[in-house]
Amino acid sequence: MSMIEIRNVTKRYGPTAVVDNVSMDVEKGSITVVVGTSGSGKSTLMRMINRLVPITSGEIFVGGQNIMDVPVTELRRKIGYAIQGHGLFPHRTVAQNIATVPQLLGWDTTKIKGRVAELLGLFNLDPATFAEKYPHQLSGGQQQRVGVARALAAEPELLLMDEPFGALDPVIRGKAQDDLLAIQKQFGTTVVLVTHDMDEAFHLGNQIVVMSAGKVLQCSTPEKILTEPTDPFVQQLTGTSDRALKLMSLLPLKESMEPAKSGLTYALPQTLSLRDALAEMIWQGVGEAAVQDASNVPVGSISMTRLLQLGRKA
Ligand SMILES: Nc1ncnc2c1ncn2[C@@H]1O[C@H](COP(=O)(O)OP(=O)(O)OP(=O)(O)O)[C@@H](O)[C@H]1O
Repeated sequence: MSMIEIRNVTKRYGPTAVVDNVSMDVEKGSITVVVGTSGSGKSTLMRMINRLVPITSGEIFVGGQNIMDVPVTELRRKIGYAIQGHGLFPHRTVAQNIATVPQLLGWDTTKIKGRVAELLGLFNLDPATFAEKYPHQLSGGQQQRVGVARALAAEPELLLMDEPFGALDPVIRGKAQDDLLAIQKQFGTTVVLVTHDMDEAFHLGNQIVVMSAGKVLQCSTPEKILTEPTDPFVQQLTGTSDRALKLMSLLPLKESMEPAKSGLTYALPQTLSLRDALAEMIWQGVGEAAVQDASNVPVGSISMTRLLQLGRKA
């Protein structure tokens, strides 16, 4: 089922179409990542969904409703929005920042308190330490997490994120991405995220949208973007040097393993991606390994030969 339907949407500034006749769907409960060069129209496309930018022509439906039929304040309260630089209110505490939309929606104090504590917990920010702090007393990474927590506070079904992790260093960024994945899974939130970082796109996206000069060049699964790029620009953007490894990072070992065998001395957990399995086997110097479930019971096996086949262009 589609959470968002974008139909022939165009945004013009003067004579220039910065978003040019774009149509696409976003499945409920999925993560769609929008990538493309600077100025290609990514942010504009996303901001039309919550009406921060008015559409010139075309239609957008959220949850089956034309966004023009919903009062703008109601629409924005239903849609979480997180941006680079987090946009926290400097004179409000962390708890007050997170509580912004629930308060506007008139939630009672106990429910708001509970939700703030729950979100701080989910983002590994101890409420006793952080709830009463002001944004300037937090690190950049902590502020970023509060920004995402605030966007999630009213349990929006849809979360729009514009370069939400852009300002973070690589380690904190990886952590923030994993937090987002865990939370998205737990709440089944639909996410649309704009990024410049292709690794982030492949790590997070169920669907990747590649934009150039206002047009969508390709909108498909990460696997298809890698193996069946429909445009030379898409191929260039995904990078050709490590595409075998990128593809393998998308494929779960569990789904590609061979039957279990006896006599294998080395074992890998079935939760690994093929890329991580390959890396482990190279590191350990083994040509074949058992695959185990969480209770260390062998459920399959994987060989170097099989890995080489799986990473090959179809
Ligand atoms: N208010 C505006 N008036 C005129 N032109 C605008 C306005 N807002 C954006 N643009 C232009 O529209 C184009 C698309 O901008 P947009 O911010 O959507 O690109 P983007 O792909 O998100 O870029 P970036 O990755 O650099 O953030 C750009 O050329 C930008 O200069």
